Amino acid sequence: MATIDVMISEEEISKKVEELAKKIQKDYEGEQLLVVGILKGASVFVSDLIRKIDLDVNIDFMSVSSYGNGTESSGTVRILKDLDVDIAGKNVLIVEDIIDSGLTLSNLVKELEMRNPKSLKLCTLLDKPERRTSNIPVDYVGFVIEDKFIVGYGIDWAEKYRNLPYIGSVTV
Ligand SMILES: O=P(O)(O)OC[C@H]1O[C@H](OP(=O)(O)OP(=O)(O)O)[C@H](O)[C@@H]1O
Ligand code: HPA
Ligand SMILES: [Mg+2]
Repeated sequence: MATIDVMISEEEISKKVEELAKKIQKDYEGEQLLVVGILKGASVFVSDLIRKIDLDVNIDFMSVSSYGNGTESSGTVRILKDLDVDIAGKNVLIVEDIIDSGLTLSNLVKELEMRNPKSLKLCTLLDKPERRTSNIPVDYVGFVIEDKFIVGYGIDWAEKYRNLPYIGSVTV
């Protein structure tokens, strides 16, 4: 049987989301911002985050899957659901739940940079640097965590546990 231990409580998440939102608000003062949530993991985080940002914000979503057969990456992403809008000339903030190997985001950034946004920044709630294979500069990081398998607050284990209100670590 797997056990799930609370790693980050609902209260801690909520404080951090507020903190990140305030930083983002300050950095984009007077600007328009397109917030891009990466499905499905970031859906919960991005919903909480945008409600704490008092700016002219639009929201869109993408669903992607990294190519490769486990050992090699072709350096591109397969887009399962693309953005609804053209991002040329826009301030774009990609929002992720977790950065692990970094593959998903590094490939996605390459793809979105080609579309000529005015600016492109990254925000993640969780950063697991020990497992990084693709290096990418992240502009807003919630929590730096150790190398444990995480579930909850949008993050799944075989599609389960996304609805937990806290972030938990799995022990099998
Ligand atoms: O840094 P990486 O090693 O690429 O891992 C991080 C990505 O993996 C998870 O998504 P996943 O592709 O499992 O899909 P999901 O968001 O629908 O759960 C997570 O939500 C990130 O998007
Ligand atoms: O720790 C994790 N948990 C669930 N999904 C993930 N995808 C990358 N890292 C993780
Ligand atoms: Mg994801």
